[in-house]
Amino acid sequence: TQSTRPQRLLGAVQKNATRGDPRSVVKAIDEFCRHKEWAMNVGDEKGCILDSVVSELNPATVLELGTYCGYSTVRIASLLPPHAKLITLEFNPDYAKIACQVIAWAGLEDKIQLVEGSSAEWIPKMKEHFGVKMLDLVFMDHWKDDYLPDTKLLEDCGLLRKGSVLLADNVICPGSPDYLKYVRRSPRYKSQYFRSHLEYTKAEDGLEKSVFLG
Ligand SMILES: O=C(NCCO)c1cc(-c2ccc(F)cc2)cc(O)c1O
Ligand SMILES: [Mg+2]
Repeated sequence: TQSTRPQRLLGAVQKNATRGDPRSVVKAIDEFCRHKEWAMNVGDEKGCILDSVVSELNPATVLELGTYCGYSTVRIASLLPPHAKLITLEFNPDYAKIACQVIAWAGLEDKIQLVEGSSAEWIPKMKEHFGVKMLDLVFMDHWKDDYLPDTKLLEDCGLLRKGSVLLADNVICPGSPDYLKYVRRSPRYKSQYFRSHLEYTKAEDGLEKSVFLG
């Protein structure tokens, strides 16, 4: 039977990356996607912007919406302080199965909680189920139409505090125009656009960083 692209991406990690070395996992995926098969990871260019936001924030609790194969999950978790936690939600079971193995190859299982299910179902359960008090950083990289409703859900569930950061991928390509309008207009956010390119291409894309003002 035919393998899927995520399965081939995992194969490239297991072949070319060193177990327990997150940076080599990131590098192996970027090489695979640049030279073999494009895949929708945040990628190396936007990944550097993600790294700088994470490093500057030094978050204790991170929520990632949209795990895919775990590329950004590994990238973020490799920068977290010792007791920090990253919860990542993935709706697609096939993606979740691959991401779990990529995370294991990187040796980051202790920092990452991978949950298979919808953001609409799990965001309201963050506090009771994961003992999350507040979120320091939310990396949004799931279905682009869900960025806005999920942002409102995060607000309504009291998961954002003064200074919490929302970092959204793909605000240009594929785009999330309603989300962009909302965070840029709202007096409750200080928003900033980091211009970049769609992963592994020359097309414009970027990350929007929005600080919740409380
Ligand atoms: O849908 C996306 N993510 C949620 C599903 O897991 C996604 C899509 C694209 C993309 C695809 C097709 C194209 F032609 C251009 C962009 C890129 C991304 O970074 C993404 O995160
Ligand atoms: Mg993306």
